[in-house]
Amino acid sequence: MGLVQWLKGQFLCHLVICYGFFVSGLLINLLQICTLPLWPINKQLARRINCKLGYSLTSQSVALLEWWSGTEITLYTDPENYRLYGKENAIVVLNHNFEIDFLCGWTFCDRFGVLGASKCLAKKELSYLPVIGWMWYFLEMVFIKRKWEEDKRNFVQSLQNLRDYPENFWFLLHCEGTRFTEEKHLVSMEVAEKKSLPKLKHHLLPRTKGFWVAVQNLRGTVAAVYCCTLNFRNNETPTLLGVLNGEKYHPDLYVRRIPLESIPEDEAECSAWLHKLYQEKDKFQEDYNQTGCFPGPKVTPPCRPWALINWLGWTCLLLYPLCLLLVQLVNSGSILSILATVAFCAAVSVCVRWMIGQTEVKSRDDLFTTSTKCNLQLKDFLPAPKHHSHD
Ligand SMILES: CCCCC/C=C\C/C=C\CCCCCCCC(=O)SCCNC(=O)CCNC(=O)[C@H](O)C(C)(C)COP(=O)(O)OP(=O)(O)OC[C@H]1O[C@@H](n2cnc3c(N)ncnc32)[C@H](O)[C@@H]1OP(=O)(O)O
Ligand SMILES: CCCCCCCCCCCCCCCCCC(=O)OC[C@@H](O)COP(=O)(O)O
Repeated sequence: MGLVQWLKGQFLCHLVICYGFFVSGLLINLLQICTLPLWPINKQLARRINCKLGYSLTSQSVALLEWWSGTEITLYTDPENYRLYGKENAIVVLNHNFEIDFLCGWTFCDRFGVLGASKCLAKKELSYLPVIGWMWYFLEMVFIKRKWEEDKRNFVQSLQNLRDYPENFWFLLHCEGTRFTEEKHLVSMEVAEKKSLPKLKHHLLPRTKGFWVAVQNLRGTVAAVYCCTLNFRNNETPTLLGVLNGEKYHPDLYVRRIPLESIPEDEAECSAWLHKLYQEKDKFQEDYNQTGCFPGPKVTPPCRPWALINWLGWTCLLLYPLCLLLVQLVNSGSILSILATVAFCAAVSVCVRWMIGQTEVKSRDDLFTTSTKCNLQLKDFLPAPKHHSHD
């Protein structure tokens, strides 16, 4: 292991990264609060400023993935459609299997210049996450409690608000509604069986209402649905902690562009359409396991320097006062001040570790013990062994 790789694994480096992320995040949140008086006067300007502020925070984690861990996403897509990415609004439908799927999504957004404005249909609990959740509030992210009767008014209103959004945005929808685990898969395939739907091997059964409501309310605003299928080579199970440790992963992303006009307006037909889409996505995953690639030509969208410049800027800005403070502390010899500083660093690291914990998926072993609740057999759905190894 080289010196640089060794350094990337050191707790002190992680502490500096987390300190930069957390403190810059709090400052960004503060600046976002300062935009509040602007909303009634010039809403579009307030939204644009918040997009830039959002970019300044979110892109730090993109820089971590691209520059710190060296992870490069390979994109499989039609070159004709590629020209449109970033130049139109879109609903993104993405499989929800990996702990860093949101990070790969953000990287993809950054490559096409829509990172600051990108949105997601997210569970309400995420809005309480320090720094990130508070930032999302100002970016008009759509949050749901997953109780339809309570959600529907706010959900529709939040989507309607996006109709005059001043920047191009992608709206991410994980139709499966939760991360893929073996146990959830078994339960979900029981539902598929009851509904006489074909069983999926690599996806949970999609929940259709959210998709239908999003499509109906964003007609005329959004040009297309981007059907995205993400997978990692060599059976990698990427984690955010791995990224922080500088581990390099190999994600492959297959994107198909589907014009919104081609999606049925009627709820039942739209649901059937989405189920069919997931059957196709399942086939792509299966083929990927067999052949090691998705259909279509490969493209690597050019990496932009802004995420790195922003990250280095924040790091320098925040490390300078920290170093001054540490020197002063040592010189002062005050035990109380030193203890207070250590306590602050510990609090930052615990808080960020807790946030990282929110991205983690329950381990397979835990789930094997509970899967006996289901009538279906686990082996019926387990992915076929992968025969191919890649770069
Ligand atoms: C690569 C490019 C990326 C671009 C990235 C762009 C932007 C990035 C920006 C930010 C990134 C941040 C990332 C944050 C990630 C956040 C992830 C989440 O929080 S996921 C959780 C929240 N999201 C969802 O839940 C969305 C999916 N769910 C829905 O849409 C639902 O429809 C709903 C709106 C929540 C409503 O659900 P509800 O159950 O009330 O209604 P449904 O009609 O959908 O379902 C009822 C129906 O389902 C049947 N059922 C029961 N059990 C199951 C089961 N286990 N699986 C499937 N179906 C089930 C039930 O029988 C009902 O059927 P019926 O109606 O016939 O009786
Ligand atoms: C420089 C950068 C340093 C970065 C270090 C800190 C980064 C902290 C990142 C916080 C990331 C917040 C994004 C969380 C997205 C997690 C996805 C998620 O939580 O999905 C939930 C769904 O599945 C539903 O879950 P269930 O309730 O069904 O189970």
